[in-house]
Amino acid sequence: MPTETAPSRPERVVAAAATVEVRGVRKSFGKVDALRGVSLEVLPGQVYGLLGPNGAGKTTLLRILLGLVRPDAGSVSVFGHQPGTPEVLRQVGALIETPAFVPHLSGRTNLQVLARAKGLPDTEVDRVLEVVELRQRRNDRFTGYSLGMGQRLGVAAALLGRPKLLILDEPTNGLDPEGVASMRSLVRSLGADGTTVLFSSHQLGEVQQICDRVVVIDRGLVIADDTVTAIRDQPGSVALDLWATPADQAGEVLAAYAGRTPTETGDPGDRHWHLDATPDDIPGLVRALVAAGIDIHELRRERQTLEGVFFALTAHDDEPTEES
Ligand SMILES: Nc1ncnc2c1ncn2[C@@H]1O[C@H](COP(=O)(O)OP(=O)(O)OP(=O)(O)O)[C@@H](O)[C@H]1O
Repeated sequence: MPTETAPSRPERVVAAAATVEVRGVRKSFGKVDALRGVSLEVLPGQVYGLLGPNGAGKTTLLRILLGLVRPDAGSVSVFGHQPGTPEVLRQVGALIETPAFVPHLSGRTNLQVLARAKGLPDTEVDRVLEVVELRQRRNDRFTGYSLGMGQRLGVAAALLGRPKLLILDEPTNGLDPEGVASMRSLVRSLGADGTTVLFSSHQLGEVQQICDRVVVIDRGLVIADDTVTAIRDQPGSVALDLWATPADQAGEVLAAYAGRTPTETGDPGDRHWHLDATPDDIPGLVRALVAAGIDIHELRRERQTLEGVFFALTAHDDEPTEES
């Protein structure tokens, strides 16, 4: 997986300005190694997606960043300080798992209780209710809120005091498509306003649409850390189908160029070649075919979704089969 930094973000700037810096973090719970040496950096203003299958270690990492869990090894800094210290907590808002609110109180009153505990005025409550688009329903009892509204109220609570860093653990979990879309536009607008957002998700389509950068974590290890585009464009991320004549010779050119044998596919009357490649392979492949005097009748490319790449990255050979 390429880990190159985008040209607009030179490495030395990354190192100097990271909002969150995690280096070699390990954490075990008894015999379970939840994190096995995780390193990552979150830059100011980025919307950063933390992806991984169940049990990958995402929540553990977020809890460590909030100072709720202590790592066994490695170092963590948030705004240049130890997690959980007052300097950090002042600048961080978080929604970890299902938010706890008093059911018979209104959304607004629930937030007022939290705001007053932080010494914040009621105007701040009204501001965050506006941000999460709950102003119209602010006086309804929490018990009457939908799951999506409850999650948005949780984000509103996390936004009290204008934190510079927002940490959200699976904010779209359990939401219907409308709730997911609403949470997506909320996270996107927060990112556009300059808030740094780190959120974990199983909703890969959502991550694809709103994140600047994605970390894929699996079995306690980071297996990819890059922009969404770079992760999607890794080897094998586009499927090519080529109709060309003479077909045998076209297959030989493809094999020579790609360094692996393409798959012959289709009915006898519709014979063509299939090859997994990267988008950057395509111009060179076409040039090689033309230089060899091959007639190209059709070349189709299908780009993998982030979801497809994610499953390819996190597939395990030792996973139990249905028979086992
Ligand atoms: N307090 C704990 N005690 C014991 N084991 C724990 C504890 N917290 C996490 N684990 C274990 O550590 C591993 C990582 O869990 P974690 O909750 O961080 O994963 P996750 O990626 O957030 O998963 P999910 O998407 O299912 O929430 C799992 O095997 C989990 O059972």
